[in-house]
Amino acid sequence: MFTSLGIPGPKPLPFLGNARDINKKFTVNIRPPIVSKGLFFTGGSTWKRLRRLMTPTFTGGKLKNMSHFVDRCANILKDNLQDKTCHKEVIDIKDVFGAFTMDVITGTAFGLETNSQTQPAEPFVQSCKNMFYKLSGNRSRWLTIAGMFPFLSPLIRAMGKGLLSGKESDFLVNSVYRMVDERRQAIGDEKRTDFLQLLVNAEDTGMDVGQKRMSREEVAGQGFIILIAGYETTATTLQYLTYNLAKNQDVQQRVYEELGDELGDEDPTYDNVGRLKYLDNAIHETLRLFPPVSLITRQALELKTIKGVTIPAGVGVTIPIYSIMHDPDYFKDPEKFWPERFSEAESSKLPSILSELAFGYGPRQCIGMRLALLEIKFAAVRILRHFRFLPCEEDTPDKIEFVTAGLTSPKKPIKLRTELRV
Ligand code: HEM
Repeated sequence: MFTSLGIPGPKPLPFLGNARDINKKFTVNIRPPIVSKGLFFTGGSTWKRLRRLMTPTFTGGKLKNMSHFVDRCANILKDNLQDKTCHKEVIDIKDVFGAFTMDVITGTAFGLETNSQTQPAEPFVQSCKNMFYKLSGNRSRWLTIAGMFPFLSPLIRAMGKGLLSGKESDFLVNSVYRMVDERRQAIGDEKRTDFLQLLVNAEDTGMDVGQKRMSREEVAGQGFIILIAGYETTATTLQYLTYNLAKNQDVQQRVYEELGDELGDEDPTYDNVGRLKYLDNAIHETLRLFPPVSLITRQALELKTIKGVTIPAGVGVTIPIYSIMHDPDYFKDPEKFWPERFSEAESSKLPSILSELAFGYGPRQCIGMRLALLEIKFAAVRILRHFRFLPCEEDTPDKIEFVTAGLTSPKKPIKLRTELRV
């Protein structure tokens, strides 16, 4: 980030400690204000209560209920790619996967069928797209700066630098509130399986229960944060997965053969995708090479000494996921795409914290990790059975340049070609 701003910046002080000892606290003013009610942006006892309320909505059983819907979206993705393959199109893969993850997240979060893969002009889809376009640019830089240097937060707040603003975010906020109000009319409805209804139904059973259910604003905040956290990250992973496979045809062939050996013609299910070990390794290797969130931040709430490094209270601590995942001390030949690193034999040699660091670490680790992996696997099964991804010269660069804003979005769209497998 500093290099892109043209200033040298501080020298990183590397150490490995226990991220549980340092808490997370955001003090930056986020717009629209309901976003600041979202789990990601809360701290202390508020975060504890919200996390306790949200955790049961992400269990295996709940995800299983959602998996049929995810598969329906993955099938539309396949049809979409089929069309592009027949027309020999050069494919902007982020666009294609973005539409898929948008459909999954709006369906699983709000029970909406936005059909962004088939109807990209739908107003909810358009507003989300515009909002994310802004989010992957300069705006998230202010959040990254606030996370790294908490003492700058009041200044950033005073400058009025929020996260999202404009008519698209107003439209989305109103839409989310409208949906929350409808759901609150139906508290206890067990038939609806989307996150919004699960959150409205959720009752806190913790020791220090004050408020049993989430307030209207809190439910809306979680809906919004699920939308923000679940769309871009998962689409980015699918983008880089197919990029890696296009560049490494031997790996793509192995993934394809595993699909045939393990699943044959079976539809993907919550249970059977667990048999696809090599695909799982390829996904984890993709998340290592291109972690969608390149750094996470914490703040020392009290004076801490970890492995000889003293961190005064209030100091921001940055966990540079991207740099750690490319550190040759942990990963031999770190720029190489080598899924075998995450095989049982090889991964046992790695510190366990590194296997899923792309999703963060400790109690604040990504709550949507299992949904994201499920989505990626369903999409992979549906498309890799039918298509071979291929590079297309200048639009599939060997080295990718990123927009430096805490997310590993490429500066230029990555494009691939596909051909039908016979
Ligand atoms: C490949 C996809 C994804 C990646 C790489 C990813 C990554 C992350 C990371 C790095 C964090 C911060 C963890 C920390 O500070 O230790 C996080 C938090 C979070 N993620 Fe994800 N995420 C993904 C998908 C999702 C999905 C699909 C959802 C929702 C359905 C989601 C919801 C959240 C939420 C709510 C938090 C805040 C957790 C808390 O603060 O307690 N994420 N994610």
